[in-house]
Amino acid sequence: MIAEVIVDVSTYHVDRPFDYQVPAEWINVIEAGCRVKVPFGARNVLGFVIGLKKETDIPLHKLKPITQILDMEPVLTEEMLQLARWLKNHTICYEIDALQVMLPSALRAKYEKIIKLQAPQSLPEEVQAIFGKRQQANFKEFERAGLLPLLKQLVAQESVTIDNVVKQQGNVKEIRMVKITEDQHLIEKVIEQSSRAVKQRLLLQWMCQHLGEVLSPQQIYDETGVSSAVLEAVIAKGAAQFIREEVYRDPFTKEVSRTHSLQLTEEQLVALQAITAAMEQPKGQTFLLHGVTGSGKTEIYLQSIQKVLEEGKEAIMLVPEISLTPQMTERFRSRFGEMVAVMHSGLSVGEKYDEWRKVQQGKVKVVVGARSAIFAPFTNIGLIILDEEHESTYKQEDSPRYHARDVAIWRSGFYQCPVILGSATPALESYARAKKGVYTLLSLKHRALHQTLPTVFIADMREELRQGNRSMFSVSLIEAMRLRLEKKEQMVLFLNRRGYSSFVLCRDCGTVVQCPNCDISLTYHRTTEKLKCHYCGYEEHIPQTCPQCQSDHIRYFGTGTQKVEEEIYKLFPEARVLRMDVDTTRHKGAHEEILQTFGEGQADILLGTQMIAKGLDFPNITLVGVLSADTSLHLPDYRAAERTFQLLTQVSGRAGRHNKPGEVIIQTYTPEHYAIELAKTQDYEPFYEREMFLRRRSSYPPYYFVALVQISHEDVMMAAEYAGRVADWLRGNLSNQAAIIGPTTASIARLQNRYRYQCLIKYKIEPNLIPVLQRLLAMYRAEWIKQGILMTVDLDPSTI
Ligand SMILES: Nc1ncnc2c1ncn2[C@@H]1O[C@H](COP(=O)(O)OP(=O)(O)OP(=O)(O)O)[C@@H](O)[C@H]1O
Ligand SMILES: [Zn+2]
Ligand SMILES: [Zn+2]
Repeated sequence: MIAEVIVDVSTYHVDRPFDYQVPAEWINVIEAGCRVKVPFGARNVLGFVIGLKKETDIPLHKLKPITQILDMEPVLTEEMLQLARWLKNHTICYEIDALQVMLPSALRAKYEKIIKLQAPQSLPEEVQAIFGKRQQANFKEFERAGLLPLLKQLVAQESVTIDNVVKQQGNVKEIRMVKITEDQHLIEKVIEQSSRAVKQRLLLQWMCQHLGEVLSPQQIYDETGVSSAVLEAVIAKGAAQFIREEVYRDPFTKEVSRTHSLQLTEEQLVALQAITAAMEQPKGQTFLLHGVTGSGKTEIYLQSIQKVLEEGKEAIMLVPEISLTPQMTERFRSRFGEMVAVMHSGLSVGEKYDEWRKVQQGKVKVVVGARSAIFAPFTNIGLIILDEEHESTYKQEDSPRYHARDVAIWRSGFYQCPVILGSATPALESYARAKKGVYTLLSLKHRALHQTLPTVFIADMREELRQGNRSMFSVSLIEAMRLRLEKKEQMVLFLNRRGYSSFVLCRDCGTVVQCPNCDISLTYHRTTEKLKCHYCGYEEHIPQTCPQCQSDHIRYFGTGTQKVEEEIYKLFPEARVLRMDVDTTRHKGAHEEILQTFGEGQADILLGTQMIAKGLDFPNITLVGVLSADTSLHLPDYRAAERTFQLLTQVSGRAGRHNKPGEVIIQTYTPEHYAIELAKTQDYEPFYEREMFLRRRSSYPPYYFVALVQISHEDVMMAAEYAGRVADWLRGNLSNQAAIIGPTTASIARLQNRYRYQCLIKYKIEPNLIPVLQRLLAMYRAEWIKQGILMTVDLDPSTI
């Protein structure tokens, strides 16, 4: 029996399955979709069996056997193996990357190269120093010491061997904890016995203050300063014991009450009927559910899923990002109870693995999750939903560079089931497809309870400045806030921070403090009083004087949420403000806590960034303030206007969703921009028409497709040189219908000390595109990579 195996060597320039022999004793054990270990070159690597066959062209004496099986049950189904092949061609990635992305990270093997000592007597001194008394050392230690060439010699002499050890993560569900006894007398007795051991006594006295507590050993070391030997001695005397504690926590932290289907409105009913009709067909049909904010799209999702469950099938519900899942998952769990699994990046590796297992074993029927949940290993899918389908987080920016929408549609074709793309502000591409009839358009033009959409007022901040108002709040916003505080109604203040941050600027010479590794200004962090690079993580203290001219007139500019919070307290000392941004949501469950506090009415103002723009559904919000509408308009991105319009519409939609009418105040320095003007009417169609006109005029999607090839190198000349070769290659091999723009420098010209160039391909029909790009990639993988070039190809770039 021969197995076709995709091996995990994504630096190898050939991407195809390799044949291996299945040892006789495993013939009925190994199946397609199992992970195995196989010899590859001099190494033993991870691989996925993608098929089994009787014969091979490889001569028998060259055929190597599989050395290890990692799964007794396949981790990937036949459908997943097909999907991987499609992803490989559709996004131009390594098949191994496509296979790996479908698995929870717990199953994505991490390697560690371990160097094992074979002949200790023959080692040079510097190598002996690395091993010390150990029998093995990590490859990285050699790498760091610059001893790789020497290592190679040693391997050749067989003084050492290199092994790839797969680091399995995530199946650890228990950790070792220390439980301190509850019995004070016992500790006192032990203290008496330990009269000479000063450190032990110290620890025991500390334990007296912590009777009955369960702590991790590390917490105890940190608190008391004792070593592990001291702790162990004390435990041996019985003052405490080691216990194993379940680390698995149910990602649903609180109980929810059951809800039932609502009586649908006329519009909702029409939409639901179209969807259920498609389920009965059955056929793979994609619906675009375009419904204004608060129109009850979620209720349609819930009732469609209800139908799926009645048919004994399964459903995948995608939401854009973690910030959405608490309120969303609650709505799903209160309808479907234990049938729901959640999958999002806020879960620990182990929790993700547990949720994945529940799906794989058929213990749940519904998955609510972020992008990667599109790969939930169901085998009888009846419906896939993407809520807020226009969100850019549905596109993965690393290989495989897939869009969850495309994967959803592929899977719907496989299972002959409908897909619902839902949004108040669909992506231009989606709406264009719906208009052409590729997708079926379903519209909800009214809010579910027939509330009016909020009234929107545009505050011209230039005018405010002319009137002498230098604060970040317009007069009208201040007035509106005062009114809400008096009436005890709630409000949302939104700070648009996309591509925008607080930076440090010298008022004398105009120098902006930049990252030394990237061509990007450093961001000021007030809590730590540091400057940080958001791209490479570089950090430094705030300079006291200008690094350029030594002037001490150096200060930070820009408006962070902390600054806004301070300003609010200056204006309204009595206001209760909740801030929701990256800083306040770092710890697990923080989103839930903040939203719950706000929902319970314990705060007047929810102040935040992108995180609060979507999904919130609180009855008492009657005012939404957008502090700076324009910051996302001026990005080097053809979608900047679309993104701004979407954001403004979404955030406005948080106001007046229930009985009380809503008001929105949008502050801007460019009130005449169409994305802002049209956000005022909350009307998608006119914006769509306008934007489509501009896209056509400048040959951008959805009229043209774009593909982006990026090149980077530490040496600017090398980067430029190879970017030039890319452009020449593309011009030489693509038809003259395709426009090749570049090479140009990327919008961030240097990142992590690598210079970045790019070529943009615009095309309408280019049947050769994929093969040409694949050949380019093969050239890169075989040759260029050795020159230190990094190249990426993105067939659906979200920024250009
Ligand atoms: N048929 C209905 N009858 C009564 N209330 C409804 C109905 N449908 C939805 N609602 C309520 O109306 C509110 C808005 O609905 P929902 O959150 O589903 O809208 P949405 O379109 O998903 O909103 P958004 O896109 O703005 O997040 C919710 O409080 C929901 O419970
Ligand atoms: Zn200066
Ligand atoms: Zn940097």
